[in-house]
Amino acid sequence: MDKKRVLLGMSGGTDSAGAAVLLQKQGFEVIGVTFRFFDADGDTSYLDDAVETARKLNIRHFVYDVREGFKHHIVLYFIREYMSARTPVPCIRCNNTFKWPLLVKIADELDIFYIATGHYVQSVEIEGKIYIHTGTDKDKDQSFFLWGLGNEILRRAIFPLGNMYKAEVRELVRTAGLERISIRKDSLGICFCKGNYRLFLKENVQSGKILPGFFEDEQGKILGKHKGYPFYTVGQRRGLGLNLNRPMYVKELDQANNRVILAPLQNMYKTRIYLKNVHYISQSDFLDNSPVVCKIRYRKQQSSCIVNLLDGQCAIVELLDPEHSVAPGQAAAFYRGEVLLGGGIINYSE
Ligand SMILES: Nc1ncnc2c1ncn2[C@@H]1O[C@H](COP(=O)(O)OP(=O)(O)OP(=O)(O)O)[C@@H](O)[C@H]1O
Repeated sequence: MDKKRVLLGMSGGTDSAGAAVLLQKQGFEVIGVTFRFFDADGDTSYLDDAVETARKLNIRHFVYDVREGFKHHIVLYFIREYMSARTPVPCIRCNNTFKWPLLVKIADELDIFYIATGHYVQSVEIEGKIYIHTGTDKDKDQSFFLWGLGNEILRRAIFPLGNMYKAEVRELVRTAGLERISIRKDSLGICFCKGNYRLFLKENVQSGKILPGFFEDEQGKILGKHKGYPFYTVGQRRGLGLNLNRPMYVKELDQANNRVILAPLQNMYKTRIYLKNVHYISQSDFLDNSPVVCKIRYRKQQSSCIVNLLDGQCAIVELLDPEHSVAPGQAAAFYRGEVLLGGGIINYSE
């Protein structure tokens, strides 16, 4: 395979444009691919932006229409999870099981070894294995989303923005002659469901499948009416539409009986999390039972924990400090310092 060429995922945004500029400065021949995942509100301007970026930088570029695959693998999963009373993280599923595997497939077809993205992460080699390391710009760090990537991919991955700050990337893109791309807004949230996921569910779930029901407390006392369990998330406090004289949180979604159970914060804490779809770089990181950091939210949360790996890609996480709002369907990612060790999907907690 040719090691001088690199396949770059180009979203049409600032970050992948910055990655392209840096890779060219490093002497790579960049070949760009843009996946047509989903045209939010019919907007295809991201494709035009990617084409314009590639043309300005003299990059061979093509668009790959994967809308059908994305719909089946990501969008329907997202809906299915909410309908199963779980709270999905579609970006994790997309990165680890869709976007990166697609990049690998295309790179292989083109006989290209290296694959790059504009993710704000770094990679490090530790005892012969490649791990993801958090990005230098902690506000932009995206390691939480990439715990499912294995060494066969990480050995080929280049993350040009890993040691950069966003402001530097914008400047780099601007000086490369891409003024408009350099000031593009950061993409926020889920690409196919901007803003309110409840609206998305309303529009995409057959009518009659989401029905009103009752909020109850832990003793089964009815506290009010809800609009349908998929519209609520474990840990949610706001937007319940109730007038209670104390703060109450969604503790549990009971799909079978269409009940939403509410509880005060002090009853929301869990010390044990059961994970499925577990992936890690090296089993030895977990074998000595030494504490590692567990993140169950993208931002502003970390706890110490001990991870017990089980067969069948499962694990039990013992939290050393109890954590509230542990939502089934969400992810847990493990770190030692700034190094990402692995992660899994939360099945349930106690
Ligand atoms: N539609 C796409 N086609 C190809 N690669 C993509 C696409 N969307 C994202 N990527 C790749 O994944 C990286 C991270 O994607 P994410 O959606 O988090 O973008 P971002 O941080 O907003 O980056 P950008 O500013 O490039 O849009 C991008 O920098 C790009 O390399």
